[in-house]
Amino acid sequence: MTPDSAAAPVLSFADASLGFGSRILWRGLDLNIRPGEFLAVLGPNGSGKTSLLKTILGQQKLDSGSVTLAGAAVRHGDRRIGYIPQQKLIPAGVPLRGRDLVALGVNGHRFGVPLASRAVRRRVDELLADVGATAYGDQPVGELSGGEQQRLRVGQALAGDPVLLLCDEPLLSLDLQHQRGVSELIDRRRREHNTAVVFVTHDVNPVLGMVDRILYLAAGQFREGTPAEVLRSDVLSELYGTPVEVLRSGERVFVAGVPDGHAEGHHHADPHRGEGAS
Ligand SMILES: Nc1ncnc2c1ncn2[C@@H]1O[C@H](COP(=O)(O)OP(=O)(O)OP(=O)(O)O)[C@@H](O)[C@H]1O
Repeated sequence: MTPDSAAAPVLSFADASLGFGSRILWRGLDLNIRPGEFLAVLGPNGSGKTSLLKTILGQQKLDSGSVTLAGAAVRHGDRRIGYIPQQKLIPAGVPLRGRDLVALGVNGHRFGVPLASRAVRRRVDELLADVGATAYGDQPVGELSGGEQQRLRVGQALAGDPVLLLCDEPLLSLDLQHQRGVSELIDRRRREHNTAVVFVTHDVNPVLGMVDRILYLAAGQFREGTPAEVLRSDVLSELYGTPVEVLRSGERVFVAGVPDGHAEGHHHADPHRGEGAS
């Protein structure tokens, strides 16, 4: 399913600004995300990608402007938003099974609801199957691989049947095979349910084929458009205020030349990790 450009937006920023102290992260942000649309949010460390997600989650107030979900002001704890937070591996020894992690999403914040209720169990089984995690649903999460844990987190985020899925670096520290598996899972959700996706990543390459639009944050400014419009040497040089080069190798894109001492953070394209457009 391709995003329907005539459909009412799921998510809208209007003249939105955010900063901390004297530091501006972005201002004058106007953005409409339609059902089924895949937006990748790129930018160096500290450019405000996570803060952007927090404004959508109602956890961070804008300095000015508005952010609305289906036309109404966003509110904290809205079940129509699924969230995969930036997270490290769950260590061994954490007394949770895979299915318990998913059940937390089903129960939302209603602590005390018996996890063992039949309806919850059925829903958890469904979600485990959806994300291909049935085989290890009963294992302790700390014993699972990063990719397996991430599948469970996707299952947890999908529990509320979201119209909008926010993903904060969901491929971090996954190997290529698991990067593909997890990104395909997220892509399938948006195709089958028309769920809009906002996907924060330092490397756009694993999802380049899925991305409809890019929001690139840097130097207190942003650029927004299709990958072909944004991932260009002239556009990003203007954004960073210094010459940077967008290089292409086959299907992959790399941004080179972002100075380490850049005022808004440093370059992500760590040559040791072979990653791309950041
Ligand atoms: N509540 C806060 N109070 C003050 N400063 C904050 C607050 N939240 C975030 N910041 C600052 O705002 C900037 C943007 O942070 P944010 O986490 O949104 O960046 P990011 O683009 O997600 O970075 P990364 O790629 O490193 O995860 C950082 O410099 C951070 O220190």
